[in-house]
Amino acid sequence: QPLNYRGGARVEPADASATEQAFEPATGRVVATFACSGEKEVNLAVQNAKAAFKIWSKKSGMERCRILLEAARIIREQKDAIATMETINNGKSIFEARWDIDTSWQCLEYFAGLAGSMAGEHIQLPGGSFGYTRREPLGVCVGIGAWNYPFQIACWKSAPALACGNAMVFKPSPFTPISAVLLAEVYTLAGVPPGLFNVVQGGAATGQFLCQHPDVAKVSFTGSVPTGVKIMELSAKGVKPVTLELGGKSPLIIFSDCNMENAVKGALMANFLTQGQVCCNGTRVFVQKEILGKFTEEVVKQTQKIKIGDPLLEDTRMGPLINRPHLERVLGFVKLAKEQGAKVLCGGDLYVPEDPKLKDGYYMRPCILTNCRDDMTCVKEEIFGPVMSILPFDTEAEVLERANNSTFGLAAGVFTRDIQRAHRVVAELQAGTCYINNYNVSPVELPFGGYKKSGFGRENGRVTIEYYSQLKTVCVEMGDVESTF
Ligand SMILES: NC(=O)C1=CN([C@@H]2O[C@H](COP(=O)(O)OP(=O)(O)OC[C@H]3O[C@@H](n4cnc5c(N)ncnc54)[C@H](O)[C@@H]3O)[C@@H](O)[C@H]2O)C=CC1
Ligand SMILES: NCCCC(=O)O
Repeated sequence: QPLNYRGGARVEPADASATEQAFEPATGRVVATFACSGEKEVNLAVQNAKAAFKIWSKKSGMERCRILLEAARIIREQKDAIATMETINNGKSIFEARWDIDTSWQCLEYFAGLAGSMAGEHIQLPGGSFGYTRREPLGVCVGIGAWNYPFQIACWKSAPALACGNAMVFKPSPFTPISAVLLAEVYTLAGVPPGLFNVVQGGAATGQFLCQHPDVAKVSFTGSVPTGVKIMELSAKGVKPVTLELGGKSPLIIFSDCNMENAVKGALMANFLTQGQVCCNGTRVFVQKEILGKFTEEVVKQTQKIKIGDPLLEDTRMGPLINRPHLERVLGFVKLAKEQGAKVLCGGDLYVPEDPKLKDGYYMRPCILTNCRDDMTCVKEEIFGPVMSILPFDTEAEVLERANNSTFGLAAGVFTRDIQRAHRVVAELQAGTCYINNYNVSPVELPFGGYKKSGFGRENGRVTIEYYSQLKTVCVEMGDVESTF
């Protein structure tokens, strides 16, 4: 079936700049061939969104709330089917894909709740005059997504956008074109006006048409830093606000007084979800020297137990990476780490499952590196794969300085039983999201986003309303005009 969605239905694009294939990472099989939308198709999608915006933006918050709640209910009902599709196209285990779908419908429910309570202020002025503010939608918003959380990213962008009364044109990554269209179908079933949520497929060229379009009011982007820079430049030309959710190289600090079992579990959560392809992963694992031996031994033991293989099987916990070039890039990081003096304690090599149908999949064993130094490439650069670097430290002051010595600032984590130290340390960490005694949980109630080169703007949490709306001030005179002239 066509993978573009416009005006409430799947459509073939009106024009195309190129053709792409999407793969099933588990087997290497082609699962979709599609045309990348050209300028004409992007125009049509934006025009459809503009028309739907006129209807949707006039609805009350409660009317929008009911439709978004219905969409959340449909996603819950279709959870297994959507998760299966996500696993086939992305490679993450079905176990994890179901979590992603849960955080997706929860996001719709959360913003549905906020839609009904969006309001301005009333401000009294001298002489009975007054002012008030209205929180108004922006218009047509564009969402551009990465491939690691295809459905969740589409929900994290569209739910607040729609709750605020906007329309959206969404472009998924060309590696994972499928599940955003399922979301579009859910919104239609729930009762949004046709054209409110559209999907255009394609890569950089399609993304550029969207960012440059004069009728687009805002761009929300999830992806790499270099692409984020380009999107900011393009949007700046039209003075469009942008939200940038970019990459990271986050620190996870493990103090010697931690609960060891939780710290080990936390380090695994911080590094190996979605085959390590998570922007906020805590890949620089700083361990206080007193517990370095015990922690390392335990984390290696648990990592070796991770079941790799067919991501559709219930007991698999690590599937394949997204594609062959990315797998080779990640293995290249491991090779370079060894050349620079790191020691591989486990994994870091290709994995070929026994099942013959999986022999062309993109699997590797999760890797733990030790003997790492802060100046090594594996410690400085985002690998976006299942590679953890262990770095010993002595003191709190020392580890804080080293943890903050990065151009990124997406997330950070601390494991300690000392409550005062935990809060003192997170107050000093230069990161948009900090975890104390856990890692990589994503409650939709909490804002998520970066410091430094990891981007700006937030997704989730109440604050996100401010990134998808604008404030109008109305000044009301109750007396006569006092003119200067
Ligand atoms: N902070 C966050 O929430 C997240 C950040 N990321 C980051 O994303 C990266 C991996 O994702 P990728 O998809 O490889 O990133 P990418 O930057 O290559 O692509 C992201 C999206 O941008 C589109 N795109 C590429 N060039 C464009 C251009 N010139 N104009 C408009 N759109 C363009 C792509 O087609 C894709 O849809 C990693 O660096 C990762 O850390 C990934 C997920 C979440
Ligand atoms: N659920 C985690 C979101 C982070 C990411 O999109 O990489």
